[in-house]
Amino acid sequence: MEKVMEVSGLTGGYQKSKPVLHDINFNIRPHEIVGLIGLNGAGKSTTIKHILGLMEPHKGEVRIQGKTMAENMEEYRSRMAYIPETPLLYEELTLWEHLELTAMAYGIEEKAFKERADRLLKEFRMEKMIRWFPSHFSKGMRQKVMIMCAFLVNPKLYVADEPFVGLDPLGIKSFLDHMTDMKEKGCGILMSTHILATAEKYCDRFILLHEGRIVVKGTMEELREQLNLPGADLDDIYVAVTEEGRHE
Ligand SMILES: Nc1ncnc2c1ncn2[C@@H]1O[C@H](COP(=O)(O)OP(=O)(O)OP(=O)(O)O)[C@@H](O)[C@H]1O
Repeated sequence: MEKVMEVSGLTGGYQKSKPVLHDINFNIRPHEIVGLIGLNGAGKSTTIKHILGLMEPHKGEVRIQGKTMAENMEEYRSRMAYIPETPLLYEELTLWEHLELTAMAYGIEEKAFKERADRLLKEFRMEKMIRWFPSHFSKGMRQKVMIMCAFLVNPKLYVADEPFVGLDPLGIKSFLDHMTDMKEKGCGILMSTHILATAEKYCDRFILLHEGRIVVKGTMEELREQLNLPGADLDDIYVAVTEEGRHE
């Protein structure tokens, strides 16, 4: 089956002599949300930085729709949108200008841009704030701007690092509704989170990282089977995995 993203044999980190990630292998197919789960320091953000092409693998590779970044950087980057853990906004640009800038960077046509932007502003209840500058936004509003910019791009792959941080319950719901919508349209989504109950409800598969290694991966049913924990929820599985320090 076609893969949106493929991470193979990825070993990487911040210093060649001290890898943080060890032989990471997983993929994301169309129509699925994959949860990247692990304790603080497990390696989730480092994995994401490698996927974004901000770090170079010591070994292994990442392919998005079959292409590595080395093969075509522009294509590689344009096929994915990233929702960071900490919103990064331009203090001198309004909300609307942030959306416009994203549309320009990704070459989105005027008509599609207006349609998508209007829908997103409505859904995230930000219509009244289009002329506001980031200094007037709350933390959650800043996060919503990042989320709207990502959805505006309409890529094949979404990568979200702790997307719920700072969002109110309605914001979380809008985000999850949109993710589900994109998944139904055939996108693949990788989402790192500590909110396990939500992950369990929305993700189709899970990757559990511990100390830079994948400990288990699969659907809830596969995780239960592999760990011999019938009836376990994601919390139980997470605790079992981190306590035992089992390795793939
Ligand atoms: N800029 C950096 N330079 C050197 N080491 C780093 C850097 N950032 C993270 N690390 C190390 O890499 C390892 C993995 O960190 P990473 O940020 O990927 O974890 P995480 O799973 O995203 O954690 P959290 O849930 O806290 O966000 C940790 O041991 C951390 O100390």
